[in-house]
Amino acid sequence: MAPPAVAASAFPFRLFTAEARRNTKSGRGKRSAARPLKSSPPPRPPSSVSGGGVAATTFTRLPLRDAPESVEVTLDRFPTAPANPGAPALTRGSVQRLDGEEEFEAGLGPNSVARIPLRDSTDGVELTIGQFEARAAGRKSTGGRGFTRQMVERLGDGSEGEELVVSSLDVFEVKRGRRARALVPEVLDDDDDVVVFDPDYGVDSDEEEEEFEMFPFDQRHHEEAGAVPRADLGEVEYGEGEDDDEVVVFHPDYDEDEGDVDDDGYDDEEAEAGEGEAKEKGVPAVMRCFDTAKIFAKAGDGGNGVVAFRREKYVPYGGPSGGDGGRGGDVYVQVDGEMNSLLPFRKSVHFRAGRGAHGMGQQQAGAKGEDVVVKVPPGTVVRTSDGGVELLELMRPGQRALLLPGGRGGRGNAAFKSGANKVPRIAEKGEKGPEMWLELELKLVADVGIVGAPNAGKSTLLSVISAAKPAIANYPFTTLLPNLGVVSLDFDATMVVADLPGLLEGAHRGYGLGHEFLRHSERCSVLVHVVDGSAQQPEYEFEAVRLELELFSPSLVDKPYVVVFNKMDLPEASERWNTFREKVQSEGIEPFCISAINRQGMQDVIHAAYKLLQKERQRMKETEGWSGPENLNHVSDAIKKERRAPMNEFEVFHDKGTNTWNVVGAGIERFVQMTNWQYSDSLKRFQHALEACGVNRALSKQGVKEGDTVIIGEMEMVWNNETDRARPSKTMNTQDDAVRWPEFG
Ligand SMILES: Nc1nc2c(ncn2[C@@H]2O[C@H](COP(=O)(O)OP(=O)(O)OP(=O)(O)O)[C@@H](O)[C@H]2O)c(=O)[nH]1
Ligand SMILES: [Mg+2]
Repeated sequence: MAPPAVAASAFPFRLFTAEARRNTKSGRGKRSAARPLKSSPPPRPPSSVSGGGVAATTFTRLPLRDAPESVEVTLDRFPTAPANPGAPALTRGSVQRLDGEEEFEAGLGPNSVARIPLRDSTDGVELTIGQFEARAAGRKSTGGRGFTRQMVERLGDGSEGEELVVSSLDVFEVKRGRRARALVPEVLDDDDDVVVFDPDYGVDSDEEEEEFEMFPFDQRHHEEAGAVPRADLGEVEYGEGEDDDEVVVFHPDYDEDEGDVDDDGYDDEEAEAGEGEAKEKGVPAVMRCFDTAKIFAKAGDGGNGVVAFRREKYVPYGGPSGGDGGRGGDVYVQVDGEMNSLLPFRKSVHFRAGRGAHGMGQQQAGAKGEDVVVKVPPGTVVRTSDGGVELLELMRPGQRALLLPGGRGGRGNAAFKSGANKVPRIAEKGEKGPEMWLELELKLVADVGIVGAPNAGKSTLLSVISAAKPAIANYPFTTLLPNLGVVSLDFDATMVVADLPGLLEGAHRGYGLGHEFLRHSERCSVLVHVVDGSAQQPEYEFEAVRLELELFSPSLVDKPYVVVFNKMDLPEASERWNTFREKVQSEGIEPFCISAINRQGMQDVIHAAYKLLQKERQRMKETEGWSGPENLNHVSDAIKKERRAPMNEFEVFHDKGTNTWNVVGAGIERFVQMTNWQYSDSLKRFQHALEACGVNRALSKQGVKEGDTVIIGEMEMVWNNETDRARPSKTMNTQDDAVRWPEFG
């Protein structure tokens, strides 16, 4: 594949060139000729900094909606092998839609690819695509290692107008934990300098100049280390939520000796920090999605009100007749007893209620937008994605919570009729529906949890006491997902039993699979602890698992439990039984011995567990009385309350540097959002409102000057002293391009 033409850069440092190609229908191999992206702006000229440093951050925007299949973009260039120094190699990325989910693929060389599901990364993904080394003049040792990093991020919520921003950044890591910006010349010559500065120092401050250091770039080093781009899993960071990360990074040409960052101790810190994460990454995706999910919910926007006047024969001056917009649809969360995992949320992530219909003439109001119901299994906890505030705990089938209320419909001009204004040319826009990212976590609702070391026979036990058919095999970690079974002792005496994945030493720190599922056992009222009687030292195994439970959560060890010594049919087990029993008895516990495989000793275990469960249920009933009737709609209540915030409750923030005034307040911002500038009377009403709620007064008092910018919500205005009020500027910043701003003044 011939490298596409790269626009020559006027800047003395590396700039990546943005370009895109459309995929042909016949697949990714064949591509049509290079075609610049329609709406990609030219790379931003970097801002100059005193001392010769330049911030080398460039952007390209890739509007995904323009790309029905795939867009390929050149992300970066890096100098290649000594044979052809200076000839740029290309790092290419391609953005494509896979099964309706957008993914970003960043090529790290001819054969390597990192695949990042963007829907999971709200904040962006940082990817290291190249590295280089540099050393200070006259010094033998290298000054440090530089990385070329790229940031791929998504703008907006991913629905309409989704865009990816790819920015490129050369980072120079001076010392452990400290980062500096490095500026690498476009084509490196022997005497080229890599400029390094510390971004912690303010760009405009005086101190910054002192922090500049010049590192003559060592070409040889660069060729050895820098020309080989490499992907390092540890370098891939997600903005939020680690549960769903799915990163496939491979580099077939990658040579251990050449690129091992860790062996020089340079990256030790990162390696240590990444250890726990690496463990989690080993867990198959299906398991991570089983009990956690991240979704986006948005209530419907209200429909717009309209301006209309009655036109009837024989009625010369018909009054205003524009109807109100309909309310936006609501978002509900409802417990569906049939569901038992969060797996369906792997496929569907976005839940949007319908928008209210716009009002019509003849005082007809628009229809309400369609509601959307997010169905979750019993035992689901709903949290906000940022900050993890717990919003809801949904335990029983049928429970239903109104989570996000739809936006109110805008009023039509019929509603603005008054004695003073009989022909109102004004109507409101619908109120925007609230939206948020949510984290769901499933906690199993089982009465009894079977715990124990891997291979102890937990699944076997569940299979013989219930109708459940869990996988059973003679190797550890057969059970990856908890299995549920219903055990009936009698007609009306049943209990739900969960067989949990095996616990290993260190489970509480994430070893094995334990960490993923230990939290499920928190919901169980009673635990059945199965010990492998044929283990070398059953007592030791028993203690180790107890300790893990305690380390994870002290509430787990406090739960009533039954100890079961399994595999009594095996001679080595029956030999060890007496020792085990004595040891456990000395701690005041009476263990049971069973052979799950031969169904021996089952009844005693079931009855003992059930007796403990009944006691627990009784205890819970007694304490439950205190909690009173639950209100599941408190989230939407809080949102509604915030919406009713009075307009005169606002704060003013002043940015001296840009002469910008920010007026922040839920009431006034909502008013701005609902103002429909298409109608001539809206401006008057808006000015009036600013006066009445004290915004103008507050700004004047704090010293607003002619020409200053005033921002309220999505609206940007220029302060005008003559009339002593703010008025919309012509470069107003709203998301609605269709609106023509009134010219006045
Ligand atoms: N001899 C004998 N073997 C048993 C008994 N119970 C289970 N086993 C065997 O032990 C092995 C592990 O059984 P599982 O039920 O899969 O064990 P587990 O505790 O669920 O294991 P993980 O899911 O991996 O944690 C299987 O080969 C079973 O056949 C028993 O009572 N006697
Ligand atoms: Mg099992």
